[in-house]
Amino acid sequence: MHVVAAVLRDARGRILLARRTAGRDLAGAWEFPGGKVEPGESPREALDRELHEELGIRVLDAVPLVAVPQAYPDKRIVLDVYTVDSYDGTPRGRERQALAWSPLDKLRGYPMPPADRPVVSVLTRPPRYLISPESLQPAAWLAQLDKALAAGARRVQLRARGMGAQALANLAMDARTRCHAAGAELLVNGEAGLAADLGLGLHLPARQLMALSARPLPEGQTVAASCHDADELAQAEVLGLDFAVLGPVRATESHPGAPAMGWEHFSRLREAVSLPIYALGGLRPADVATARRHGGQGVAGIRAFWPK
Ligand SMILES: Nc1nc2c([nH]c(=O)n2[C@H]2C[C@H](O)[C@@H](COP(=O)(O)OP(=O)(O)OP(=O)(O)O)O2)c(=O)[nH]1
Ligand SMILES: [Mg+2]
Repeated sequence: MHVVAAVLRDARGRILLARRTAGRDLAGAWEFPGGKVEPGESPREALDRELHEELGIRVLDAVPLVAVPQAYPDKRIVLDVYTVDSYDGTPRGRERQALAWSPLDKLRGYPMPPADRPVVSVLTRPPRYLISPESLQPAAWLAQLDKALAAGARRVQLRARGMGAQALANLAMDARTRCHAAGAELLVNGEAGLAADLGLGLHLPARQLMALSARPLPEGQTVAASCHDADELAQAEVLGLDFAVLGPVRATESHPGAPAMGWEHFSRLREAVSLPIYALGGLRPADVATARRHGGQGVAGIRAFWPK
């Protein structure tokens, strides 16, 4: 089932939510206004029709944001979301549904269907996740980090296997200062104790993810994981992690011989969970749009993402 929905903003940047009325599936949940594409309609025609029927507005321009494949107990949908920045009229609930204008940072407070979680994440979290190469010396690494932050990186993973504990802690503290000054989030790979001590995010390698029985840090301190298959994604979702990285989508030099899953399989794995997922493996920073067409948050990467 193909469903189109809209992100509509008011002059203050708040986003319009509509409440699903009693007697329908997911009744009471808040959603982005929209509905099913009917036979013979294009997605854009369906969006125009739905927003006219439900809100009484006329869409002037709509840009694709993200298309989330999601499996529900009784059906599979693709929630195809458009940003509608230009429209005629004032939205009114024409089908007796309640409407609410939510500031971006309050969206998470509204109970929404599972397919909407990745959409809210796309609206509020960075499109790219920069994973550091392991081999650099600390001074060179920090210089590269400065460049990456200046170029707009807002989510960064420090991964330095084999570095001594004290050296890693020092590097993490320096990186934290720089990331926080830039408004960026820093996660350390595999070091839960260090993350807890320094108030950093934690990125779990798949092996650590599968060995855990509970979320290792409290809510509010980001925890992410590297996933490669349905079982690992399911575990990340059950533990209540904040996001996952899934790949390799394409063949990559860093993991020669690892079979590439391709975008279709990425989508297929994504639909069983609702946590936000970055695509990884042989991708470039410019692949964000492709990732989002397949339900991804965006793209993660090492070499192609780290400034030269
Ligand atoms: N419009 C919308 N539907 C969503 C969202 N998230 C989500 O899981 N869905 C699901 C709920 C429904 O199963 C399906 C949309 O179908 P619907 O029944 O609302 O479609 P419609 O507006 O054409 O309504 P109807 O006339 O058939 O009752 O997609 C969302 O944010 N917006
Ligand atoms: Mg609808």
